[in-house]
Amino acid sequence: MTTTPFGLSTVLGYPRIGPDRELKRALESYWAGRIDATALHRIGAELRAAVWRDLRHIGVDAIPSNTFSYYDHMLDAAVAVDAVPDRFRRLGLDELDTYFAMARGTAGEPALELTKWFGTNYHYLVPEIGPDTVFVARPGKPVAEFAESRALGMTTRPVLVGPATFLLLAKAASGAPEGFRPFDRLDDLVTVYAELLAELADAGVAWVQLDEPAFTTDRTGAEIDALRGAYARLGAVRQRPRLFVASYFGELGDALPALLATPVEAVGIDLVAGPGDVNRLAGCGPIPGRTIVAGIVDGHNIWRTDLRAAAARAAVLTGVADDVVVSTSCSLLHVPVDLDAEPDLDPDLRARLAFARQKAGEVAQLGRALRDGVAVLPEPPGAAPAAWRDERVRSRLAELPVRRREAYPQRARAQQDRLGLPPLPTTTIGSFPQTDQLRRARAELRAGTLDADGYAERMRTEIADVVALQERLGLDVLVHGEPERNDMVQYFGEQLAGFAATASGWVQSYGSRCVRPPIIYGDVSRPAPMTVGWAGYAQSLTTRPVKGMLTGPVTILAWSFVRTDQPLADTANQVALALRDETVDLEAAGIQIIQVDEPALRELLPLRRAGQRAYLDWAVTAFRIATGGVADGTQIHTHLCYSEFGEVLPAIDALDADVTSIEASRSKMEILADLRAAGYGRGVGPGVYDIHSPRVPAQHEITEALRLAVAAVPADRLWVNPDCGLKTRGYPEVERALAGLVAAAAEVRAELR
Ligand SMILES: CN1c2c(nc(N)[nH]c2=O)NC[C@@H]1CNc1ccc(C(=O)N[C@@H](CCC(=O)N[C@@H](CCC(=O)N[C@@H](CCC(=O)O)C(=O)O)C(=O)O)C(=O)O)cc1
Ligand SMILES: N[C@@H](CCS)C(=O)O
Ligand SMILES: [Zn+2]
Repeated sequence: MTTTPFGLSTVLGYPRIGPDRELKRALESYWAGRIDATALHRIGAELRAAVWRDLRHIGVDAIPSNTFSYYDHMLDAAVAVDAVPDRFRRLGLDELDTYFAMARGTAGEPALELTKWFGTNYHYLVPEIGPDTVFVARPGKPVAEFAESRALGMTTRPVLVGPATFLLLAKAASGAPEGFRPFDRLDDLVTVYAELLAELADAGVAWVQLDEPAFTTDRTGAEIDALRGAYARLGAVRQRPRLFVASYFGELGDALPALLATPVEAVGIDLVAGPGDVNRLAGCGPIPGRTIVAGIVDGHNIWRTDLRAAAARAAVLTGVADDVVVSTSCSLLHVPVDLDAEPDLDPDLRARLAFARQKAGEVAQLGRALRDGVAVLPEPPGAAPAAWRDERVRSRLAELPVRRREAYPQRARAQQDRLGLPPLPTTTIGSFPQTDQLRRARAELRAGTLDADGYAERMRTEIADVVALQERLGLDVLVHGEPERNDMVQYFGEQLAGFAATASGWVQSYGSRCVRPPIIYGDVSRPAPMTVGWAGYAQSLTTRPVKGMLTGPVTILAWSFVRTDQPLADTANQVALALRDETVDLEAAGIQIIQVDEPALRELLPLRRAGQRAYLDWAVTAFRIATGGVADGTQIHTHLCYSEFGEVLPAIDALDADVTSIEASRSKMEILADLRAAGYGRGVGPGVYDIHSPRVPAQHEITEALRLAVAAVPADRLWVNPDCGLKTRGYPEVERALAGLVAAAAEVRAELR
């Protein structure tokens, strides 16, 4: 083993999309057949080289590699241990296309499942592991990227998902026996990781980073013992690089002493999300010969670090460990690439921001300051400008009458008297396909080649088409189709005071897909109605009810960068108050049903149980503030998707929405029994088909799903809708799927008599 020192500063990972989303364009060109694999690999190599050079130039001295990915780092980890399910091997594709088949599926083979990476808005592909999965070391990618960096004169530190986290995040392959857990295979996997380490050492790697963030969530004693056992074995590998086990998104807790009981040379702790690990570490006594990688620059938010305060926090650790390295709290994957691309941001705000490049600069400065003294560190920005505070919003919230709406039975009667809907009313979740023409119109508006009136006219034409289509299909409750929305959060962020929008602050969501999260920097209010014009226009075209469509306060927070100078709950309530104003205006404009989407309700749930209750309380309060201003005869819907909602069912009930539409088709309606068991007794719209796939469901499949639903929920409370919005689908498939949905509803309605 080498004795190369770690270095003064590092980042745990870096955005891989490129400063101008070059990776997105390259991937989509490759998938469309416009470029070949050689061109894609060339662009990948250029992006990696640019990141390494940039980090070196900025002064980060321990530079990671293998943080680049053509799709996802969990998928890369699966490939590195050859955990490729047979159904993909059988396709007979080459290595790259097998990789993309796992990521995206093929005409006949569904992709691996995509799910949330801890509490972030990044999604990883879920490896499928069975008792018979044969693990084989395939170190090609990390070794090749290490060699690339070496050719550029840098000795980088390859990063891999650690074996314990890999298995804890994997799912049992179909056909695995009842009770089998991928984690049962830890011993086998560690054997292969030992081989990977030996191969990396052979290639000249001095340090390797193994990420074990799963241990910042609640884990059993047995799992922590298994972690200790795994790293004891990896530590005993004779020919290996030095081991850096990184954790992030919270405290390691009992896993920290467990790791320190193994021969790993460095442990990373997240001082931003898990500051308690500092005391725990101090309690472990002196740890000679170990490196502590202190994550003191927030990798999950965009605020500039108070470098003096951060240095003081890191300095505490210098009394405990021989070697303290300054780092980001997690990978910088979760923040945009470069603040320098945002010259138009308000200077007062800009002065308080740091994106990935700037955060890399912060760790470099802090690393040097830890060695040379803190005198060189700049002062933090002063207090926020007074104009960012809005006393009116604060007093309105303080005085908000906690007027409870009537209980559900009375509300339901009032609503049914108004709406007169048939049993099993049919509807959609809000968005219709976002066509190239719509996106182009927005691009033209931004470029100034289309004026605001011209843009509005194009949106009205689209809305009229969408309304006419829904009438033709025979849907009962219509939507305007959300053509004007670039994104369900960004759209609101661009209109609310207290929010800033970036010009190119893209963050990877999954694969080639990115989002541009707005920044909540001040008190929030709504200068003008945000959706009323579009919804009101749609309603003017039809006698059927048009459902107004808003994004809820929790989801707006989850998918924005949020101020940290006040509790999240306070910011959520301010957003909720602005949404409440919007609901009241929608109601006044004749909208009788308003849907407030909360797909991220589960996402913000704290990773450890200790903080979950308080979170759910404020999340529910914010939703109720947002929806409590309308009359009892106005029907409030909510919509939930993208997550397993098992842990938050009581909170879903507490939202007190009149109707909850929820993703259900993939779990065969099982959510309905769970909701009932949690006491939920109001309207429910279980998704009857999966919108994530272009496959058009056969009518009988929807009918069967509906029959399952009718068996679980009284028919007078049941709604019929897809699993989620239709924005990612194309019109031909949407028309056929919705025609099937309406026909299936009619069929099951007839069976009720
Ligand atoms: C539902 N999901 C969402 C999450 N977070 C959000 N903030 N929003 C969400 O909807 N998290 C969980 C999931 C994640 N799922 C997705 C799904 C799809 C995307 C996606 O497709 N993103 C788009 C970008 C969307 C957008 O902002 N569109 C803009 C156009 C931006 C653009 O690229 N314009 C081009 C020019 C276009 C042209 O000329 O035609 C340009 O500027 O170069 C818009 O509609 O105006 C993506 O392409 O990645 C994300 C998350
Ligand atoms: N109303 C939104 C919800 C997505 S979760 C849509 O239909 O796209
Ligand atoms: Zn949805």
